[in-house]
Amino acid sequence: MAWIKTPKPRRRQRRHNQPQQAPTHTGGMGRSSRASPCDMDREFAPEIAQLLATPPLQSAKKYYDELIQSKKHDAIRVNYNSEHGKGICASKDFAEGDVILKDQMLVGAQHSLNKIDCAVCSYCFRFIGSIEFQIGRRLYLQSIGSSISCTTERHCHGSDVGSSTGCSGVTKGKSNTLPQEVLESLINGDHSLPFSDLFTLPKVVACRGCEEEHYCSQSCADSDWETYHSLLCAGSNTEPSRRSALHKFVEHANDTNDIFLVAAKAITFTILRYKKLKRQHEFQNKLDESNFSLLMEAWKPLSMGFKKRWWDCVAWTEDVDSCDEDSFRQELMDLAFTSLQLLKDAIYDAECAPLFSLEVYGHIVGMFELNNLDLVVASPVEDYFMYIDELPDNEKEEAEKATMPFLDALGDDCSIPCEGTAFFPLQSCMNHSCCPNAKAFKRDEDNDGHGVIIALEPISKDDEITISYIDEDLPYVERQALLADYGFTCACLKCQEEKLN
Ligand SMILES: C[S@@+](CC[C@H](N)C(=O)[O-])C[C@H]1O[C@@H](n2cnc3c(N)ncnc32)[C@H](O)[C@@H]1O
Repeated sequence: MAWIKTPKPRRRQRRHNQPQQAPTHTGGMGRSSRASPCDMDREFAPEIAQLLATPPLQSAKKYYDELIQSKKHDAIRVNYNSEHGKGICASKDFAEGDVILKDQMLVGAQHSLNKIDCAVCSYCFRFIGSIEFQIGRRLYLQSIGSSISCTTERHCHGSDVGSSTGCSGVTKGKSNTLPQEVLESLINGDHSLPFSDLFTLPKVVACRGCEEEHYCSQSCADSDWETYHSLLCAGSNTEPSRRSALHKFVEHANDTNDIFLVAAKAITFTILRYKKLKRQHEFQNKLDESNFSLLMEAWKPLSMGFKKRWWDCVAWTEDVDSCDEDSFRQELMDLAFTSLQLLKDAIYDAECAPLFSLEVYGHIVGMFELNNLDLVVASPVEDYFMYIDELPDNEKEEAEKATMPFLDALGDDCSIPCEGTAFFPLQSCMNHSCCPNAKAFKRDEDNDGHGVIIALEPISKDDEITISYIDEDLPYVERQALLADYGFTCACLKCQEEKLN
């Protein structure tokens, strides 16, 4: 296969659930009359109500002011109004193309299937290893791929309930004729490709416990361990019954909806923060604070996100397994309950019991549905092959002798980016407009999992910064149908004009 020269694709981060859906119908939104199968929902009802209550304005203001200050995002501020809730405003003028925000995710994960295609740091999502490692690993996994492809296909069936599973970037188990030894020597660093030294990637740092997670540095490995992974690691140091429970939880998520892996991270994030706060309080001899008030404090970053129950807010498409809307929503609730029970078997912590209620779990997944942005990191393998393609003729001919067999074997897969989904604390405060003045967009230099917001036009100080949650080029009626999933009717200038016509 010849390498076709194409302009580098623009890497737009989409709203998490934006284009994977047909136009939607939202008749049942927000009215959950389903009885919960979860005993914890009843046992901890008052605590759950406190965890899920909208935080008081003063507390939200303080949280966002501190966040903006600590991350040095002083070009923006969080605003509040009775109509749209929180929103983001400019604290200075922006020119078209300016970066408004590089937001560090609170929780996020690479899609399970995408892990076959792209080896990235499990904490910051930078590509790791080397160009040779990325190519060799992917082709190796493809060559042993029939078992993988059986699993991958299962994920992409239309019968999957929920919209949160990403199906793009899927290795198709395509066979290649490259000898295993060649692929192994690429992976092991024994075989170098021309000019790959111009595309160096961070060395792979292994997780201290398991073989599943890898990092770009010891500092990312430590941060992941302290923030989420120490409770989710199924390595040999983990107690066998917990390890087996973790495997079951992950398998269920991979077979149904990998958004549960992100929900598990939200829970471990809170538990680990709670334990840290408790240690600090004990160290300072502040023993008057109750465990629950420490849990509330640990939960605060997640408490700020706009939430509804997953089975109430997820988009309903009439083609879902030909069931009716009520049974579809019941199916989502049952699915979340099964996932939660598996997670509980693995990491239950009695001091944080309300976090293991279905009500909280459902709201966490629902928060992702309403707020998450696609996690996208462009592949350096694509950049590498483009570089080779653009070499002067004599150098290109020589280089292609070494690279072409791999490019032929990879085909279009060489441009698959790292893909996943993430909740970003500040970007998630941005309201929608069908004529937005900003967009989530990854530039060439944005090679990690931050959410990047760019100005689409000049923005003046104090203007609200808006992004589009949907494809704003769709006709008015389709736009409003999609936005109904977010529980509002858009009244932006474009909608007002088109409504009149
Ligand atoms: C990602 S959050 C945006 C931040 C949100 N305003 C808050 O208070 O947290 C999405 C939710 O904000 C509200 N929203 C966003 N854009 C809106 C708009 N143009 N008009 C009305 N409500 C909007 C809707 O409730 C929507 O589900």
